[in-house]
Amino acid sequence: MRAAEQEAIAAGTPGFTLMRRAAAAVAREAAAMAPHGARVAVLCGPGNNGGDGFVAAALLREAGYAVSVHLLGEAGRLKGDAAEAARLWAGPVEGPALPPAALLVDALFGIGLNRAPEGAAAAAIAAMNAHGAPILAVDVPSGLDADTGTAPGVAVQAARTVTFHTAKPGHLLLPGRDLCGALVVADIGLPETPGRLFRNATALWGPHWPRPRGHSHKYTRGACLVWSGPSLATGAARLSAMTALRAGAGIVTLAGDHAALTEHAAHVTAPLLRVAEMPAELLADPRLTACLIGPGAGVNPATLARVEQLLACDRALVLDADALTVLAGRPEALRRPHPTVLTPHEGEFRTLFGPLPGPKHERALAAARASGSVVILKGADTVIAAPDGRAAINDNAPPWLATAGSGDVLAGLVAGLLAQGMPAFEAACAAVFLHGAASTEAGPHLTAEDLPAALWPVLKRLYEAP
Ligand SMILES: NC(=O)C1=CN([C@@H]2O[C@H](COP(=O)(O)OP(=O)(O)OC[C@H]3O[C@@H](n4cnc5c(N)ncnc54)[C@H](O)[C@@H]3O)[C@@H](O)[C@H]2O)[C@@H](O)CC1
Ligand SMILES: [K+]
Repeated sequence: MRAAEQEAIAAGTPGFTLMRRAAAAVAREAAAMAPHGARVAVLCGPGNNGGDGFVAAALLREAGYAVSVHLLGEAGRLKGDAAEAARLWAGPVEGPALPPAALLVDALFGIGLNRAPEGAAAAAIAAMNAHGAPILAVDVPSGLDADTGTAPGVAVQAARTVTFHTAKPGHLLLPGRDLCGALVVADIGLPETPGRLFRNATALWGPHWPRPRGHSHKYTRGACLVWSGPSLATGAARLSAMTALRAGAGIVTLAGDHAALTEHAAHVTAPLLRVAEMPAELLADPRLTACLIGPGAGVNPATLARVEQLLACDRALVLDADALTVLAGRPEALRRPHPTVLTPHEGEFRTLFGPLPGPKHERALAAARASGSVVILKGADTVIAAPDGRAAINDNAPPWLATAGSGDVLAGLVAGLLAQGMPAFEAACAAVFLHGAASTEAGPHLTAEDLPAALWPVLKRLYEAP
């Protein structure tokens, strides 16, 4: 963000012009939240976030709102664009005590927060939260660290947050995402700067989406092997296999012992069933393009031996659940010259990689580098990280996706896309995004078994997009 701002200023757009554009977006959102003419209290801080507040206050007053401006600190100490912004505000500048109002605008701290709010700053944040009126946060809810999604102390609980140019990690990672309320990203005319950190969206992976051609047959669409858990632990692999088919893999094979396959045979029709003791028995088939092991596998030496055999093969590979746990503390064992995607939740992640420092996207990136693999670090704010330094934060998963078996569906989705030749990072991002979209499609009270069906309309819509 700072780089984009510098580039715009160097190219001739004054910083104050950017501030005016930002403030116009704030005023627009405020007008959408408060009835015309209502009382709006704007709380400004000592930096440019406060500057946005002053300009927005002036715009709102022009538009007919009854605006009061409250400053934390002294007006005489404002500098640069913030001082110029304060001069635009012709009305009185009051202290931080808040009057009754229909809307509060939080312009205390933005991306310049550099420590936990204390004293008067902490009191001002607490007073906003206790006020009762909805809060519109300017750029970031004050007290939230935009880089990490964490709050070092007290933070504003906003109803809506309007940020500029692009969402920052703190808007997408929890608990930051919850503190923001509804997130609005306003364009302020900054140039696109090349970045390595993304908000997960169709544009990130859409260009790599595998589309079957007229002459495709089932093997050219990719063949996927899903290793099954044993008898009475087969449901997870079945969810994965059905999802891999739905993702577009031309053919999906469930493999495992005879008792396990007998259970599968009672449930599924489209997947092939192959009795095998070890994956190597099936890897001779050159048509096989991707493998998945882990769901229901069991934490035991047999699983470890199968995982090691699959790691040694030249197919794309997804390791989930128990297949990750059997490699506890050995991320280097995952290095291989073929696409590999890991799908740990926080517990499996810690078991495999140990305790890593930093915000979620940085931990996922460190793990991706250590393992040479694409890492999907799951949670309500899933992060996808690649060994080449790219990372994406996903924010489209509704809370009802937290249900037994949803991870098996995700693993199958990744495997199905890898089987079709999609590159690993893009396949992982697509799978996480579509998983979230499918659970939104299915709605509250979904079960994991609903997801492959709910994916169908979501996937069909992908083909309708221009
Ligand atoms: N970067 C950009 O391209 C643009 C930035 N704009 C605004 O400018 C903001 C960034 O401005 P600044 O860099 O001036 O930073 P902020 O205004 O976010 O905060 C910096 C000020 O707050 C003080 N401060 C930080 N943490 C504190 C704490 N815990 N307790 C007490 N004081 C604390 C600092 O000493 C400094 O005076 C953005 O969030 C955005 O609202 C917009 O005007 C549009 C363009
Ligand atoms: K703010």
